[in-house]
Amino acid sequence: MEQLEMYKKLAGEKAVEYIEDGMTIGLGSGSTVYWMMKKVSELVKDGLTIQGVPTSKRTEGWAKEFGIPLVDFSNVEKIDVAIDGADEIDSELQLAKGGGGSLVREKIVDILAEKFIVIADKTKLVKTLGKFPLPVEVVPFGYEVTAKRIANLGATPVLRMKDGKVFVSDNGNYILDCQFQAIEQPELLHEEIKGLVGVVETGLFVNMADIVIIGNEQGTEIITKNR
Ligand SMILES: O=C[C@H](O)[C@H](O)[C@H](O)COP(=O)(O)O
Repeated sequence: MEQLEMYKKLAGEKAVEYIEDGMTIGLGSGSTVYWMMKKVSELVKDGLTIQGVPTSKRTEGWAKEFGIPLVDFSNVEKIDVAIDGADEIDSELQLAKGGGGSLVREKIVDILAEKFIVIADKTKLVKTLGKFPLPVEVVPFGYEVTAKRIANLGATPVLRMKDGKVFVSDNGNYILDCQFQAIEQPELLHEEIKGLVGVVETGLFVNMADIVIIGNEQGTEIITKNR
């Protein structure tokens, strides 16, 4: 297994230690989450009773494939732990997410969790967010106008494409990947973008992460917000 994949696996498997019998778990999205779900499925086979809330169609597919029980989100009152990946994590544990296009459902689920755990390989740690173009989910109608409004905030928005076609999110929307300069004030930028008509959600997950688990050559590093 290549090194980066091993770091993702280490972080994903470590996060499972926070799961207890009877919990409702937010199942994030992405390649690091894949390893967490593989480990959860082993525990479920050994008798662990949990129910999962998937944050993307892809995650839902993995859960079904791996035998992880799912619950209808509309019947969920609380999520004990959500475990999700990230594209960037800054020194204040602010996150940029949505590289896989799952940011809206992720935010809806992750924000409800009593404990939100982020799992990532060490390359995701940054001093300041902004190197990774910020994903912003927008309504398809008039997206060109919305893109111009975001550009006025200092970004270069690019409509996300996949296999030669416009990428469509699980919610039927488009994603604009917005290259900003360094994002020094994520909360402010999130509010500015979110205030624009046509914007559904931004990939900035501000003041949400409780614990970050980083996979690296030593194994795992646990970073908490009260460190
Ligand atoms: O939309 C995708 C999600 O926000 C992912 O959690 C994020 O892109 C990190 O994915 P990965 O673990 O594959 O790097």
